Amino acid sequence: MDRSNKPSAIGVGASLPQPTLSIKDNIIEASLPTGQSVTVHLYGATVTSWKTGGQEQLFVSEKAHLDGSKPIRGGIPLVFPVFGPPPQNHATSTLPQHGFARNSNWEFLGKSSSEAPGRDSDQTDLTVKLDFGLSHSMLTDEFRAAWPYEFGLVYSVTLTTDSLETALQVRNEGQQNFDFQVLMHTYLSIADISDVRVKGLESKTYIDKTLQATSHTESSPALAITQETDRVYQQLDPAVPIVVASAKDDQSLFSITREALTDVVVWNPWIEKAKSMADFGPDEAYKNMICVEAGSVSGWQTLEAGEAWEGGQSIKSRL
Ligand SMILES: O=P(O)(O)OC[C@H]1O[C@@H](O)[C@H](O)[C@@H](O)[C@@H]1O
Repeated sequence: MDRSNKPSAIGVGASLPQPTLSIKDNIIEASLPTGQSVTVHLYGATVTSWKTGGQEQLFVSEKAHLDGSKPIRGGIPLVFPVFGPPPQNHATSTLPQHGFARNSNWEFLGKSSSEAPGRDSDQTDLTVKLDFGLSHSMLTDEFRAAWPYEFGLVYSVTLTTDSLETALQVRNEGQQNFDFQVLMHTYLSIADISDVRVKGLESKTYIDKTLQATSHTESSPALAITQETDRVYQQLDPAVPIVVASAKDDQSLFSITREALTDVVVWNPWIEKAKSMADFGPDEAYKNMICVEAGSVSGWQTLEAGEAWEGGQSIKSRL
């Protein structure tokens, strides 16, 4: 993301408290001295917790598999190189739904800290960035055979005092071009689905996956979720925030800006689909989550040999 951070002043302002890091059982956790924290499972490089103001901001299903046997149902699973069921007669066609990134073991590349201008002009805020890597040679034999391209991914998860940023760099390290789609499948935690509205989508075209993938235009300035919702909004300006707001007082609960990600999926399984997903629970938990997923999924990004692409999101929470 385009942050104007200065390198950490470690050693200059000697006693400035530093972020803390713990690595245990393939789970990385970082905290800021101001109390915010983030947790990432190396399986899928899935962000499974983001706490700020003492509260969890991401939804993780009580029945999520956390043992690497299945993609984690909640947090921020990363979708790459294909969104949804892969199309037939395409280079991704034998990959699983949503590709292999969310069900591969990533490596932790390290942590870096920096100072960013604080909300008050005379104050600086610490941030911590965690980098994760995945490349062709780290995939299972099955995934390598299904998608035989030499690629390198670096996924950066940055925690600031008021935001969580996730950014993906995709490199083509081989000799052939490849196509990919990418999506940050963010499960936001909310108190009650009937009290949220999604803003920033009015007049945008979307594909409704619950209505045979038909195309529609959003008429609502503040979308209420009242049934199963699975929509791919297209051609959005990434700099214009998608805001999840309270219906009661219009207060912003989450605000999501993107870079190079022009699609946004809005997904809630609602009653029947929630019950039908073995790793979703409790059944009523559909009321406590909404997925707002920043991505590039309505077409394909083509990456030529030696080229790199980068995109990401920044989520600001009310707290
Ligand atoms: O069950 P999965 O593979 O995690 O997918 C969950 C949902 O992910 C969303 O991104 C898709 O638009 C939905 O169609 C899908 O049901």
